[in-house]
Amino acid sequence: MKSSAIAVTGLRKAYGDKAVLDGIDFEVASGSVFSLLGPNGAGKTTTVNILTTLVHADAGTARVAGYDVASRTKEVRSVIGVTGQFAAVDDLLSGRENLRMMADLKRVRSAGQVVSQLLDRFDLEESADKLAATYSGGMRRKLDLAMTLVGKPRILFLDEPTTGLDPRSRRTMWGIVRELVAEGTTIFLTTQYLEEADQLADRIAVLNEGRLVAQGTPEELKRQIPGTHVRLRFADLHGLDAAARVLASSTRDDEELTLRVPSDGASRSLRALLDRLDEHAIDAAEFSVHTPDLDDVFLALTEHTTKETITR
Ligand SMILES: Nc1ncnc2c1ncn2[C@@H]1O[C@H](COP(=O)(O)OP(=O)(O)OP(=O)(O)O)[C@@H](O)[C@H]1O
Repeated sequence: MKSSAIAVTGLRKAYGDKAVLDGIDFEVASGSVFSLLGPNGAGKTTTVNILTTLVHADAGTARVAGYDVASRTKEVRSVIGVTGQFAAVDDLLSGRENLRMMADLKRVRSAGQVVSQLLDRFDLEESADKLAATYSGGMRRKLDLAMTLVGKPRILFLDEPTTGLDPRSRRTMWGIVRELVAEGTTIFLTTQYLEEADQLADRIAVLNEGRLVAQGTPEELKRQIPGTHVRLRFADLHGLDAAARVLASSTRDDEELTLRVPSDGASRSLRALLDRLDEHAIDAAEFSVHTPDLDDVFLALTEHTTKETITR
């Protein structure tokens, strides 16, 4: 098993009498992407702020790269990069100057070379000498992330890194995130886009009303909520009839010649289903497993809050 880049136990934080984090626990393996999801106001940014040493927790422990965030602030800061809602980009400097400033701040050796490499990697050379104020949203995000990468942090916190980006720029960002992970960087990602978490995250945790209401791989989360089913298509009505008799809890569609069978999608239950069909010498022309997407998972797990937010 990979070592933990981030380990959080019993973390609590209240503002006034409002418990924002009500005892949360999770671990993030080194070199993986962990995504924290939750409705607006769930406490995602508060969690990032605690892990990046900007805010103190009221109780519990959090370790980043093995360092306690409360007592080893300096060490934690030396191994992390933070990007997103608190953009560090200075509008009155060019892209190159912004990067150079960061390289000087972090006392990076061969700063000029590091800056050129980052401009090249993020496809920013053409606009490198224009003021950041003239950059599009996508270019700013890229510059922000490039600035975070100066000094090669091992653990990156990306707080809603693609908010407001068009689909192409979002995909470019995803590509960069994947490259960073392939190089061994650990990524802690908060996002409003469930598809983004689905695409990038090895593990996802869903925060709701101060607690983590679910954790797992995207596939595990999708399997947890009702709606996963197996779809069988038959060559003719005869096959459909026979299968419907054997699989009592299924729903049939005579026009499509399909049968929908509730299932958790796990290999054991799929095998049992196929065995039953075999026992009765029933052949399905098509067999597919349908899982709900992360939107379904999110809505199911945060139903109360989401409804409140919508009707507020
Ligand atoms: N400094 C603060 N003082 C008082 N309340 C705060 C403070 N910071 C955050 N909160 C409250 O804590 C709750 C969680 O906020 P947080 O920003 O962590 O949520 P979030 O999940 O990141 O939300 P969003 O998706 O909207 O960014 C909110 O109710 C917010 O109003």
